[in-house]
Amino acid sequence: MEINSRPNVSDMFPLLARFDLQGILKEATAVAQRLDWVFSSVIERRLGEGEKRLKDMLQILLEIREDSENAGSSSLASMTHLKAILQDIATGGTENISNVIEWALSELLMNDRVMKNVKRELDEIVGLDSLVEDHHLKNLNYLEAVVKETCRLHLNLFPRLSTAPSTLGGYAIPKGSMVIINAWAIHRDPQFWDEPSEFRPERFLNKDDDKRPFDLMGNNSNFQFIPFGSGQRICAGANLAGKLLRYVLASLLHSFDWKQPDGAEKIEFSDYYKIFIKKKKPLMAVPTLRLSSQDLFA
Ligand code: HEM
Repeated sequence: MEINSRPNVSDMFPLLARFDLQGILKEATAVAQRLDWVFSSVIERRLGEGEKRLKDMLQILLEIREDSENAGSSSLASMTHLKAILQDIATGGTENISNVIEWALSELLMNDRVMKNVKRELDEIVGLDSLVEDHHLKNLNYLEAVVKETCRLHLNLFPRLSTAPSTLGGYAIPKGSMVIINAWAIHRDPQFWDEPSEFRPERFLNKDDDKRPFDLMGNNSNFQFIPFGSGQRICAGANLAGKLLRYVLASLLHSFDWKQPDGAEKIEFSDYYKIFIKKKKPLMAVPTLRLSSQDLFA
């Protein structure tokens, strides 16, 4: 089940939209219906479980919905709202996380110096007799810089539709225009970044320890680093995504040493845009245990 993010003629010539010349609307509607069916089935099954229900994210959302309904509030009033939240979590929190992890591992496998620095930090903060845990993350500053540097080089923003006429940088933007902020180009602009195409996490480490430059929330005065957007319509899961990226990457690098399969070609960095920026050639890497004992996974 997948939608290709190919350009849609209907976006460029709205008068043609009702003909859906490329069948993109038809395809997207089928995917949406399929997802709706999946979420409806999961919800129905859960509602039928009676007292044995798990206290997980779905259960919490169902309870909030029930409370909203009882209080006559509109915050999570309908099953459609609930399914929309489940869809955001399922689509936002899966492929784009694994995609960034794939880029980060590719960069690290090509960059011995950075890989060594990451491992040194993990050894100091976590130690080879432990798995990475949530409380370690706040001290993994170098790893955090690796995540940011990966986001700088390999993320872009999505197109947005303007809902009202406005002016930006002297340009008039009529209502209904498709607007694309080219974060990919901003993140590689030599006006803002030294040697922009180099993978150099140090650029995100501040010498002065109490002031870290550029968080993932687009909070920098000149919008130089905006991997998740900025302002009102920033990625709703940016905080969670930042934490997941650090946790998954730290766990993979702490638990295992990674190398390319014997005889593999040099890692290819060419990419293509398909909602996210994806690697043209998927990364192949082989793990070997790095921790002091495999019993730690038990
Ligand atoms: C590496 C992981 C992720 C990346 C790269 C990413 C990226 C983005 C980007 C670029 C946007 C659009 C921002 C804009 O137009 O200015 C966005 C929107 C959004 N993201 Fe994420 N995201 C990630 C993870 C997540 C997760 C984990 C969730 C939910 C649990 C999530 C939920 C959303 C939602 C709901 C929106 C729409 C926000 C709105 O329109 O108000 N994302 N994301």
